[in-house]
Amino acid sequence: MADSYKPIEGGGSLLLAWQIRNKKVLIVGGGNVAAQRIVSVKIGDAQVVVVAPSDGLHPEVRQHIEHGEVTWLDRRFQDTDVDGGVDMVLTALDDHEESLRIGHLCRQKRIPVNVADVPDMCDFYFMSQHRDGPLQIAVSTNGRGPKLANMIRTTVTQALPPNTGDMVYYMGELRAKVRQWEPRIEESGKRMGWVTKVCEAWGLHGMARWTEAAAKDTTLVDSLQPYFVDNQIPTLEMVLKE
Ligand SMILES: C[C@@]1(CC(=O)O)C2=NC(=C\c3[nH]c(c(CCC(=O)O)c3CC(=O)O)Cc3[nH]c(c(CC(=O)O)c3CCC(=O)O)/C=C3\N/C(=C\2)[C@@H](CCC(=O)O)[C@]3(C)CC(=O)O)/[C@H]1CCC(=O)O
Ligand SMILES: NC(=O)c1ccc[n+]([C@@H]2O[C@H](COP(=O)([O-])OP(=O)(O)OC[C@H]3O[C@@H](n4cnc5c(N)ncnc54)[C@H](O)[C@@H]3O)[C@@H](O)[C@H]2O)c1
Repeated sequence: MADSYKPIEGGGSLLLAWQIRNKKVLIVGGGNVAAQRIVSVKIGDAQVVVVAPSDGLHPEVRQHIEHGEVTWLDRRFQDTDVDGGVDMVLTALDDHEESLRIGHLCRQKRIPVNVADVPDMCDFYFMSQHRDGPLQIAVSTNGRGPKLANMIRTTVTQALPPNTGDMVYYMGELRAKVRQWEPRIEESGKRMGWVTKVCEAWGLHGMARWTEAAAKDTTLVDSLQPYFVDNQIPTLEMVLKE
């Protein structure tokens, strides 16, 4: 009998939105790349320790230290820095041998590590990112072309309506209301079916118009309740009262 499902092709990466809140992240180095890494992990509300001597500290890294956004150890890396429950290590050093050594140490201790510029030593890669409120778009070329990842990401994001981040925000509001309107776990199918059909009926550009209106009229989300209760999909015109 022929196989029913397509064989899985390997060679890719596992793509996830890692929930890193309050996790301990150690960043080794305090230069330009460290400055970018700090932004990436602090957006996820991680607890960050930076170990780097004061000479060679990038002004942006210095500012994060001064604002108390990261803890700073003013010295070179010591092996014990990865002890005490560190969840992730990011190296951003201008010393290749030391980067490799730290990478191996983390592997030995089974701590996920990214070694800047040494893909073979990375347990995970960073991706080209676009953020707009709760919307997060990331592009990976699996290490084959970081600049190309940047260009693909720019092209993708330019194709979106300008208020897509707000749209995601209001979709979250609507989904929270829907769970209030029908809290029963066993009605999850009704909730999911209705939300999906509304999205499909209005399309991305319709959702953008609804978002614009919802930002001005705080009753708009609640006005969808009767349609949900009756399991009806209103047209955008009905909802916007045009
Ligand atoms: C996404 C982004 C995040 C970030 O790191 O901030 C990122 N690189 C970015 C930019 C960038 N990096 C480099 C250039 C110069 C042009 C070019 O080479 O294309 C540019 C372009 C620029 O600066 O505009 C040089 C470079 N990068 C790596 C090597 C080592 C090697 O390839 O061996 C070399 C030296 C190569 C050499 O010596 O020739 C390796 C990695 N870089 C990755 C991520 C991972 C794979 C991601 C993927 O491909 O999907 C990986 C594997 C590991 C990692 O670092 O996690 C960020 C996008 C910024 C944005 O979106 O604006
Ligand atoms: N993946 C990427 O996207 C990407 C992009 C640019 C550069 N890089 C690579 O990342 C690395 C870092 O680049 P950068 O521009 O941030 O360099 P940088 O020279 O600005 O910073 C290096 C930092 O490491 C610190 N340092 C050196 N030895 C140390 C040690 N033993 N312990 C603690 N800190 C130490 C220095 O004091 C300095 O703060 C380089 O290898 C560079 O080629 C990667």
